Amino acid sequence: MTTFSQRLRTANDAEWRAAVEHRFVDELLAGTVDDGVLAHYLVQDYQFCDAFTMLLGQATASAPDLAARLPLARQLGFFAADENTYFIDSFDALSVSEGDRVRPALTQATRAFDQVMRDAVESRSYACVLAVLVVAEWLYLDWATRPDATTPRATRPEHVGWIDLHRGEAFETWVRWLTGQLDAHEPTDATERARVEELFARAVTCERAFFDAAYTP
Ligand SMILES: Cc1ncc(CN)c(N)n1
Repeated sequence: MTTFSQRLRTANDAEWRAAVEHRFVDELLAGTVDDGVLAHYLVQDYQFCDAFTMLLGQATASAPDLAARLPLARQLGFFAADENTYFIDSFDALSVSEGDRVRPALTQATRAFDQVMRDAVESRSYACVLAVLVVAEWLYLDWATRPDATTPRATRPEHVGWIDLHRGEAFETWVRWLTGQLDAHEPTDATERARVEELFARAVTCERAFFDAAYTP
């Protein structure tokens, strides 16, 4: 039987594929992404991390019980530690200025994604928060496990580090758990269901736009 999360993904297949097969991913895996493009992308993504941290915190708060709260809290801790270290190391390697690390000018794509996450947080709905989390994590797992990612030509830590953060057993288990949560909390109420579908679709569009924006100065 097709699960709720699979149906949501299929309903957004064109945009999802456009993100997974994006030029940015091609170049990252090949190790040929321009330093300026990668720096611009990472500077914006560090700002994305702010609302994403809120989203994980809201998921922890909106989860129905301790059994669901614990994996979310663990991921929040990992995100605040290992992923943050990757950003700092990469900013150093790419000579990103202090201003761009702390308060860069935001692209339209970053602002739009930020709004989607804040809308999900404000809903306080577990299913709505999960919808955005599922897109942000599952779509990244998808590109990081593309067939050409098995033996990526990339060797620099800034490239390999970003790929490795989004693949491997722990990340796959996390994404499987997230999609399972969304399936288990598929809304029965039509209005709530429509909100979940809308947030999921907006998030997928934002993912593609976020990669596009890496090439826009
Ligand atoms: C834009 C975006 N989307 C998803 C992820 C993976 N959490 C990310 N770091 N940045």
